[in-house]
Amino acid sequence: MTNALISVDNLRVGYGGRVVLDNVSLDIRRNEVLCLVGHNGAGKSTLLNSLFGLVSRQGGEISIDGQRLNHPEPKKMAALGIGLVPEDRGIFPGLTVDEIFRLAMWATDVPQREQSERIEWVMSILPRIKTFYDRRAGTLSGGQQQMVSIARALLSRPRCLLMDEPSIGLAPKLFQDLLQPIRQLQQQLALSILLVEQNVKEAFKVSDRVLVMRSGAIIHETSPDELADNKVLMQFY
Ligand SMILES: Nc1ncnc2c1ncn2[C@@H]1O[C@H](COP(=O)(O)OP(=O)(O)OP(=O)(O)O)[C@@H](O)[C@H]1O
Repeated sequence: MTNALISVDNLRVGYGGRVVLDNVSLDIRRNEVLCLVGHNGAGKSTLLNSLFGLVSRQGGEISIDGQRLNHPEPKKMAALGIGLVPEDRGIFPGLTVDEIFRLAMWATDVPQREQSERIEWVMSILPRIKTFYDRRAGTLSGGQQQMVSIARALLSRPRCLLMDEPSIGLAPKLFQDLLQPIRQLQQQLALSILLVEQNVKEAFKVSDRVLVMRSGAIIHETSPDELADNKVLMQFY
């Protein structure tokens, strides 16, 4: 059996007439952190969003557990075990953490009787959320909001998290403090994570493999060690 949880073959995605991803192929393996790096506008967010069914593809295949998906769309992807932590965190500032969690479970058809148990499970993984659980998201710090966004993705009990630039808006120290628990969580739950990150130095510390994207194509696959030298990394940008 292949170790790929998600396989992408010759994916083609565009906006209007403009092609943004052209013939992109990759595997996200079970139980790994796969870091995706590349210049601004390379197409990283577009790839994550198309994997979650938010952007439709013009060609190519996406498979999970070797099964081709005909029409990936967010509810189906959540049911298949894929969670998205979007770039803007995607949380409504006027809602409390509890309301954000309930809304997410309603949107992904988690039965009412299971909801409290799922929230308790997520709180056992990210216990700091208890200290601001009844607050409106707009009053939380960037780090707290990021934690809520990750927790919300976990509510669907994913096997794979797609994380889009979790460092955005966070002080470097705060981002470092967030990454280690993410790595622990990944190992504890044997999750796969596709991590898009500009703060490569920190991201590489928690990654198993790296893909470099340039202008809508994957141009290199390597280990984080190879790209630890900034001069080597810059060759690919
Ligand atoms: N909704 C959209 N409509 C039209 N064009 C878009 C849309 N979203 C992204 N693009 C364009 O697609 C290209 C790839 O953008 P994308 O956000 O996927 O890149 P990225 O690698 O994630 O960049 P960044 O690191 O800046 O987030 C860019 O040229 C961008 O302007």
